[in-house]
Amino acid sequence: MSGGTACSTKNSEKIKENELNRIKHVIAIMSGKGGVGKTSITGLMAVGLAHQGYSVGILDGDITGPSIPKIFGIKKKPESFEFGFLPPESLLGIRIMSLNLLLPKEDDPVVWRGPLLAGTVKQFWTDVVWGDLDFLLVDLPPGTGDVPLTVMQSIPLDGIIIVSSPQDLAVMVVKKAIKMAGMLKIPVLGMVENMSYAVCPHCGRELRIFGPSRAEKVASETGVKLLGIIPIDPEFVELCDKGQIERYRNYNMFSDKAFLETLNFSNKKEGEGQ
Ligand SMILES: Nc1ncnc2c1ncn2[C@@H]1O[C@H](COP(=O)(O)OP(=O)(O)OP(=O)(O)O)[C@@H](O)[C@H]1O
Repeated sequence: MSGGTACSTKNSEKIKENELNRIKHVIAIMSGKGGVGKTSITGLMAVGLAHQGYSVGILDGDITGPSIPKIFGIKKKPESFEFGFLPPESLLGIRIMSLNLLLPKEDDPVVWRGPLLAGTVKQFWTDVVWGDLDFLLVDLPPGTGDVPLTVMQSIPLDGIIIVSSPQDLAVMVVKKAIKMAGMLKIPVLGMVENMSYAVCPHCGRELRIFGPSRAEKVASETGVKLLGIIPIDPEFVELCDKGQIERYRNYNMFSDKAFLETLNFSNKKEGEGQ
């Protein structure tokens, strides 16, 4: 294999999904490094799609740092029955599965090695009864390690979306993720630059806290579509901390119908736009 170092893809067969599931599109959200807002963007995207009337699920693949239940304010444990686990639902009906929901206490740490982490993500695909979904979003842990590799190899993804901050949005980091996706033949649907700027509450000026935006440059150099640029917003942090991400209204390009057209893959609900 050229252009990078990856585990053998000999065992890259997709695993069988739960027979009760009918999931139309699976999108993984990836980042080069932690803390750039990958989980937040996954949450915002789910909320935006749910507002458009799509049925959405989030598979929290960030096993050692799971924060999806926290930002949605979900504490309810998944119920189990003979066919698997039933994911709890958010206020907007977004189905959520996270290891945090299965831990005795939400602040218990998960101190596991790679294969166990990867095995858990596989089980979230095979043993969770997602039911009928238009979109399943997979929040991956940062980087190009065991879990992203397992997800790309074993779950039939429609594509990945890369999240970055201006500081992190070095051409090299995004290129690494793009190369990994290319090696595993997964389309890169686009990228989002998060925490791009903050607006001064006094004069309204845009402050480039993490330096100048590099989004356009990286997009033109890599050929990956720039899906959006998102500012730093203290209200967003406050709502996420309160478990109320679904109440965030200020900036959600994902609620816009044009968002799915930008992704440019067959994404219409049955009977829509015909
Ligand atoms: N646009 C934004 N405005 C303000 N705060 C934000 C924004 N995006 C993310 N944050 C905050 O930044 C912190 C990190 O975000 P988040 O947990 O989504 O990052 P992450 O990339 O998923 O991190 P990791 O992968 O390391 O868990 C959180 O406190 C979140 O609320």
